[in-house]
Amino acid sequence: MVVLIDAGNTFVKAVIWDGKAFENLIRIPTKEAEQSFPLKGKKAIISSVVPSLKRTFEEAFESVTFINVSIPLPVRIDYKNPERLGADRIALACGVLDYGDSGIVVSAGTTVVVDIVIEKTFIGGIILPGVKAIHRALNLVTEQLPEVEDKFTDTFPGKSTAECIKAGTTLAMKGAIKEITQKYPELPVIFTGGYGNKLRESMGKGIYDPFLIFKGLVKISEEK
Ligand SMILES: Nc1ncnc2c1ncn2[C@@H]1O[C@H](COP(=O)(O)OP(=O)(O)O)[C@@H](O)[C@H]1O
Ligand SMILES: CC(C)(COP(=O)(O)O)[C@@H](O)C(=O)NCCC(=O)O
Repeated sequence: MVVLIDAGNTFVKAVIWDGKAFENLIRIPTKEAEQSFPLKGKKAIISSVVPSLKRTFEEAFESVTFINVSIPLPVRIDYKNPERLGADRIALACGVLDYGDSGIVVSAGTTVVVDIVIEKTFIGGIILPGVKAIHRALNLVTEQLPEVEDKFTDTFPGKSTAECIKAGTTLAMKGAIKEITQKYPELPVIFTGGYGNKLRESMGKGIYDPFLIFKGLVKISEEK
């Protein structure tokens, strides 16, 4: 039995992998995980983009594997500074292999990452601010824009300040995703992350897979 962990900038997600299925998904705010991490055990495989949590994980488990480009991976990484590539992006690219040798990942959480995997090679992608980051930034750089609620909505045209901000955020994301997916019409597009499902629904096509990153962690563990 292995604990698989996805430590993102907003939430730490964890599941237990018994070799067949993912069980007991838990979600803890990243800020709280450092104070008290509820899981303990023998072995954990961890994708973390939060280096400050390293010790927390090392204390909670007897053996920990942190995903990075120096361990054997089932995908090749074509990135200028591979060691700087987020562990989540590595694991998600490996998760794509569940759908074939190629695919597009849309991970919608703190940030929106759209990454491309072609014939088992991660070839790069984009990083956009997520909903909350856009809303907060607009509030910070203006005098009149309020910080609107952290919700992904699909209302157009906006008829109030809040609606205009939300519509702008949504359309910016959808436009970027459309632009990229149009370049690779033959590839499956897999949505994941906090509002991956909402974004997929709004796009009207693609697959939603909340376990994509955990599937990637399993694939990496099989590679060793
Ligand atoms: N319906 C939603 N609309 C907008 N944001 C959402 C929604 N559901 C979740 N989120 C946001 O998704 C983010 C968390 O997603 P997650 O994939 O766990 O992020 P990370 O992996 O970066 O920690 C948070 O900012 C949360 O508020
Ligand atoms: C892009 C990210 C911030 C995404 O983090 P998330 O939104 O999933 O919390 C993370 O993958 C990261 O810190 N990457 C390092 C830089 C890079 O991938 O090039």
